[in-house]
Amino acid sequence: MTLALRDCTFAYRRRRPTLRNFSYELPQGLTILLGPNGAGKSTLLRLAASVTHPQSGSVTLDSFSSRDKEFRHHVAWMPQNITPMPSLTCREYVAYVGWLKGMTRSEAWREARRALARVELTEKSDVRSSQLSGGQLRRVGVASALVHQARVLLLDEPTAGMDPRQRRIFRDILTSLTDEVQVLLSTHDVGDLAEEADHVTVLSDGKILHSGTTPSFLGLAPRGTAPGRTAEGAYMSLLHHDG
Ligand SMILES: Nc1ncnc2c1ncn2[C@@H]1O[C@H](COP(=O)(O)OP(=O)(O)OP(=O)(O)O)[C@@H](O)[C@H]1O
Repeated sequence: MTLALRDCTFAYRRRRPTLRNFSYELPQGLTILLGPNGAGKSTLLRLAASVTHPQSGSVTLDSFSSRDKEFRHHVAWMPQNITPMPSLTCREYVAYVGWLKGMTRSEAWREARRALARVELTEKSDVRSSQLSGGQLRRVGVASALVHQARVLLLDEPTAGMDPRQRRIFRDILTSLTDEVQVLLSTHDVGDLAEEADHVTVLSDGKILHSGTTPSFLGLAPRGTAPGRTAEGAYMSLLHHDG
């Protein structure tokens, strides 16, 4: 399936447009979305998720417009901050999201178990979501995205604040998912996921500075960049050339 933004202009109320005549086609596999604070990453993810709509232009998934109900069945979004629902266990939480997405109660309950297994949280199924760590709660967020078998996952800074072990688990989960789903993930950890990603998109001031395969991105690092700092070198070089 192809998720595409075409000629989109979007402005928050009474502000200059955050995105202007913006076009983007999400590549297959895992794409990481980089960019400085305020670049427009969350705005792009929100438009792609149909959480909000552009004032002009279109957002489509194959033949579905982001204004169609079906669109949301195929596209899942995880915001930067996930609010736990204190009275619900993890399985209830994930099943509830499935039910909101139109599944029957029994289907949602069954699929919640499968989705929690995918994010390696089976043992937390009966634990209240309010008792999880921030990293575990984000994995519940991913399970909620997987419960209705979305084809596209849009994740806004899912690894922020995770310790190295949680981050490792999360990276492994993501790479295991990309056979079935396309993932677009925003992050400030430039080096963290670059090597696992298939594609890298860099946004600055609402414009795409670079979008291409990971090797093409890493190839932008200046000569002599220290080993292990290639992704950071490539990113800094792009921003430097942008002024
Ligand atoms: N609700 C809002 N109302 C008004 N302006 C907003 C709102 N949300 C974002 N903006 C503005 O839109 C621009 C893009 O913000 P956005 O959150 O998309 O950037 P970002 O790349 O995700 O930033 P960060 O890395 O800090 O999360 C910024 O100038 C921001 O101030």
